[in-house]
Amino acid sequence: MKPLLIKVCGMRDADNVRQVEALTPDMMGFICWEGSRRHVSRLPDYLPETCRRVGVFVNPEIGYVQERLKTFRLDLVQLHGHETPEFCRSIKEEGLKSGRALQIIKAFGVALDEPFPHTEDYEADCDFFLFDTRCPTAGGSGRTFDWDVLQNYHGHTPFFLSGGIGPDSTDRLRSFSHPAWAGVDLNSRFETAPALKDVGLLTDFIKDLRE
Ligand SMILES: O=C(O)c1ccccc1N[C@@H]1O[C@H](COP(=O)(O)O)[C@@H](O)[C@H]1O
Repeated sequence: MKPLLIKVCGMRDADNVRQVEALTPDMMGFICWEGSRRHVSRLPDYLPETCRRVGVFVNPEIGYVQERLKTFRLDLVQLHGHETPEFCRSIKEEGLKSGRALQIIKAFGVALDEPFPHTEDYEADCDFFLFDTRCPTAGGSGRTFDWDVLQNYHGHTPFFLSGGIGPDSTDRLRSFSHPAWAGVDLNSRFETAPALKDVGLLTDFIKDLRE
């Protein structure tokens, strides 16, 4: 099995970015949505160089994505709203226009009382899916969902497990398995304040996960 990808999301503070980068995550996420307490309203004084930069958007205007692609030098765009497959494709094309092989992560909110999300139409235009707990805030709820429902996912697009993953999740992660499982997304449960990550907690967790 390939090593799990580790994405640390909801970064904003330049010093904190440097500290988290030293833990060698594969990706770091910046929330580009005003509705979030982790919203990054201006370019941080430092952007990570040794991991891939992800911009997280919710139903964005294409012009806003274009601007953030350039200023944040994004490698991936994560979409948490009701974006269509066509929209995902158009974002990817924007990346190509600016000479970047931009990858797309389409997030789907999972709720036990609703049918499993229809992912098939997105397979062709997305590089990753991300399964998160459905919540009114579009993401960052700190709540987990029952990962057993992912046995309903029979697609081939690799996915991130997301939603409320915290320092106490290592045993559950060890017992989870799925052929398309590619990575984990770490966010609010590793924070001391919105958008400020607890480096000690992340250090222990990442070490445990990689062992
Ligand atoms: O973190 C946010 O505030 C946020 C807001 C809007 C969309 C996505 C957001 N974050 C993403 O939410 C998931 C789960 O986070 P958590 O572990 O439950 O806090 C994660 O994928 C973040 O990328």
